[in-house]
Amino acid sequence: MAGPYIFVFTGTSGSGRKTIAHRIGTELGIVPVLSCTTRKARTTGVKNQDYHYISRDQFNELDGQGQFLQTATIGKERYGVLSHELDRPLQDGRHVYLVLNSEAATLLKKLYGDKVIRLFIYVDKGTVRERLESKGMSYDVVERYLEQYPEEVVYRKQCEHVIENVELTRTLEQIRVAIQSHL
Ligand SMILES: Nc1ncnc2c1ncn2[C@@H]1O[C@H](COP(=O)(O)OP(=O)(O)OP(=O)(O)O)[C@@H](O)[C@H]1O
Ligand SMILES: Nc1nc2c(ncn2[C@@H]2O[C@H](COP(=O)(O)O)[C@@H](O)[C@H]2O)c(=O)[nH]1
Repeated sequence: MAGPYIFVFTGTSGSGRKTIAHRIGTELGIVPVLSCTTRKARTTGVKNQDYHYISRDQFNELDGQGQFLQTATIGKERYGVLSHELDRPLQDGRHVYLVLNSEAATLLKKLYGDKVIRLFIYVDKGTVRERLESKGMSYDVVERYLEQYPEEVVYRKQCEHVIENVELTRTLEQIRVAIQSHL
């Protein structure tokens, strides 16, 4: 077995990347590497395990110390992966997963080469709208995400696996097969 591998869940916003990543990661014992973000957690009623939610001051301090592997500003919020959170499990020989946009996925591919397996998850634009609205996002925020759709969807051509997330059980099975083909 080569590796350890870095599985990057990427794709169109609202396609179900986080749901799928956490379900498969837990099932296969792959270590989650959460980004830090300055955005507020969305209140869904369930404990939010998507990010490390930190203040802007904390983010700036970590950034000033050079602790981020990469950062991004999306809308008014900042996002970034702490280098040690990725490197530590890899040094222990453990596979990891992250949920990232195409920019960060490309950077990881450049830095880590064949260790990086990008899983591109997508749904059609109408379904994105329905799913984001069902998460309680406001009309304006949903519109902002949808504006990115044409740009996001072309990234599938560069990814190792491309999967449409229509029916969740079927998607999970396809992702399981895709990941296990590398292990
Ligand atoms: N196959 C599916 N069928 C129906 N609903 C789904 C499916 N997969 C995910 N969802 C729901 O769609 C919504 C968006 O999923 P999720 O938050 O995982 O997407 P995401 O791509 O991580 O979104 P974001 O762009 O906010 O990062 C959630 O409410 C989730 O429960
Ligand atoms: N470049 C980076 N993009 C990231 C990071 N963490 C998450 N993301 C992506 O940002 C958007 C918005 O996320 P949301 O949860 O606020 O809807 C989405 O595409 C994420 O995948 C990161 O560290 N760097």
